[in-house]
Amino acid sequence: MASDPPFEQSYNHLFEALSEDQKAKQVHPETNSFANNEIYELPLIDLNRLSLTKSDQDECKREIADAAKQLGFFQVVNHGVSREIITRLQSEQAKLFKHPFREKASERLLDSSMGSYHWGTPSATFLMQFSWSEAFHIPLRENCLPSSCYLRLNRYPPCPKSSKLFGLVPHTDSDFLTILHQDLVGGLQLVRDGGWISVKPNPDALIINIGDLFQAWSNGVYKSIEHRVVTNPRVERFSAAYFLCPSNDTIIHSCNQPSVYRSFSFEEYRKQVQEDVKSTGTKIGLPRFIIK
Ligand SMILES: C=C1C[C@]23C[C@@]1(O)CC[C@H]2[C@@]12CC[C@H](O)[C@@](C)(C(=O)O1)[C@H]2[C@@H]3C(=O)O
Ligand SMILES: O=C(O)CCC(=O)C(=O)O
Ligand SMILES: [Fe+2]
Repeated sequence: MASDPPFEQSYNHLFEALSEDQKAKQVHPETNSFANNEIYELPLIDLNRLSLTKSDQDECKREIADAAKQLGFFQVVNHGVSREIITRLQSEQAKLFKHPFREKASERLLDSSMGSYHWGTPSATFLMQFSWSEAFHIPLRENCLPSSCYLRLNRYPPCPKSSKLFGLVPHTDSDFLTILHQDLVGGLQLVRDGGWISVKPNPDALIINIGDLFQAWSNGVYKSIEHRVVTNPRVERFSAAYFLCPSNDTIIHSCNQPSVYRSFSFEEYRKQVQEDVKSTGTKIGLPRFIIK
């Protein structure tokens, strides 16, 4: 049965290459998987301590800063978003993605002021640049003027094709920071000590990761770490990511000297990322802005 979205039909040129490659190398789809990594529990930070004594607050802040410097990722509990809200978001998200592909891809389901629909990777020229997923970007400008924050609702359909495909290709986030909730399926991986580790899901926690703008702003102290999502052959997966972004004209300066990165506006940064993705299939990101 064809997948929804119709990845194989629309990206036929990429998938033909996969079957040829598998034939040539006699690779079974389940071998060489990305999924057999160490399962790692992110540093867990109880935000409740921010409302306790000064020493509790200081300890909590220190833990956040340490995790942001070393790993670029941590998870928080007692964050103030109730279980009920998260469950409602998950059920609305599942309902939205259940619409047939032709409705999701048409302008009618969400008009453009309410968000945009993305699926696969139009710029991919080979399979390693392809993401087996679909997403809605919901702008949150009304509530967060004048920023360009948005919510990205991700769905990763089961991928019977090959465990060598990504649900979402390796990338860093282009924002200040991202707040992510993932369901229990698992599949998020990040780079630690030069290798990939899998993040253990915790339904009560929100995952926070440092984005590129925070890394530039902190002059490289807080780390925007490369992460990816691996596919699952049988189970669909959902996640929701909130991207904390400034207004387009905000200039990002390093907080001290000598600065590693030249100053740039958020608009310039986003345009450069999009241009690179379009022309090379891959995001280059901050290395483009290093002062030589
Ligand atoms: C193909 C790509 C688009 C993207 C950068 C990437 O190389 C891989 C991930 C994509 C993503 C996902 C989260 C954010 O929406 C985003 C802005 C980011 O930082 O990484 C997008 C990138 C994009 O749409 O330009
Ligand atoms: O689905 C996930 O766990 C991660 C999603 C992500 O990295 C993104 O949307 O930028
Ligand atoms: Fe991301």
